[in-house]
Amino acid sequence: MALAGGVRVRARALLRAGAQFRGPVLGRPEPAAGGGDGTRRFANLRVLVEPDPAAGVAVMKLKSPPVNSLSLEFMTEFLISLEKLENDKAFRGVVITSDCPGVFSAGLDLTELCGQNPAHYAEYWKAVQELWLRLFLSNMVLVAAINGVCPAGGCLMALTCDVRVLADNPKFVIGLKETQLGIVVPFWLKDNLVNTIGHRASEHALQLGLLFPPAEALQVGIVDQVVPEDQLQSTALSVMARWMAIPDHARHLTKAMMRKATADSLIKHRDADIQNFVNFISRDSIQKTLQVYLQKLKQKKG
Ligand SMILES: CC/C=C\CCC/C=C/C(=O)SCCNC(=O)CCNC(=O)[C@H](O)C(C)(C)COP(=O)(O)OP(=O)(O)OC[C@H]1O[C@@H](n2cnc3c(N)ncnc32)[C@H](O)[C@@H]1OP(=O)(O)O
Repeated sequence: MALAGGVRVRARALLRAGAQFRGPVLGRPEPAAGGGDGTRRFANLRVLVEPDPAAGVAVMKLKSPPVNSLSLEFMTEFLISLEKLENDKAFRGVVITSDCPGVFSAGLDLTELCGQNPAHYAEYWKAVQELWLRLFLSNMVLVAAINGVCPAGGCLMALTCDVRVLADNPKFVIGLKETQLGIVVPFWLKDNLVNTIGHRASEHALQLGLLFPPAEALQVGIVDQVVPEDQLQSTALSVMARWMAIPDHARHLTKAMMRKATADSLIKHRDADIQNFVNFISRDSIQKTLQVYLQKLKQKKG
């Protein structure tokens, strides 16, 4: 699946503006490069990709400090990196993790949701949809190595993965807390959660806006494994090795078959979903709630 129009235009603009790729572009055979360590490491500004072509695996590290919030720029850069890996036959699996200590991703970037105009909200939501679709429908095996707090849009990214491994730290909560902010998750994210933890558990999790600490996250099934923090990366790679042992074609056709109906329901109603988001987020009451919340976050330190 190619990047959707708006996101592609933005991706091109970003590339023209000089998103910095250190090392070769994946998909073009070039000599080993990177930090002089013989790897084909490359990065744009906000995503660091550490490829291991011999294993067929790349580690994507989210590095948009302070909290990996899903700004338009971050999502665009993430999608460019993902597409490069997707188009390179050397890569069959990706581990997604964070380079920001203690935070996997803080979710949607609240500054993109406050005080902007409807055209901006529409562009933003299209990029969120695209991020979810591209991850959810990826042919590659995706393993989330969750090494920090993972609320809302962070959880959205993790839920698209085939496997979620969470580091065992009581601060590292995961879930869809949207109702706590007075907002409603989109139907396709609700479906993604229902597919993962079942209908009844989703009703509770979504209505209460629950953020699960590790033991509860494992119990409800929103993550597949909880491991000591220092074993997260090695566990994610050994989980990956198990999935890579399955013939690729059969595995990814099976994945597509399992996910098609959920993805199609968004693809068929994409424009309506954007319009619905724009109407909702533009409401005065929602704007006020989000602004107060953002201010509280900013005042937290003071
Ligand atoms: C209408 C919508 C419809 C559907 C929604 C679809 C589903 C998705 C929804 C969302 O994702 S909404 C966003 C939900 N996310 C959150 O509520 C998380 C908010 N952040 C936090 O709780 C904490 O920041 C933290 C992630 C636990 C990290 O805490 P820490 O103490 O490490 O950092 P601090 O709080 O000091 O934040 C640093 C810095 O970052 C700014 N920040 C934090 N989160 C966001 C964010 N989501 N968007 C934009 N900016 C964010 C925070 O204000 C601080 O800024 P400052 O340095 O300028 O003070």
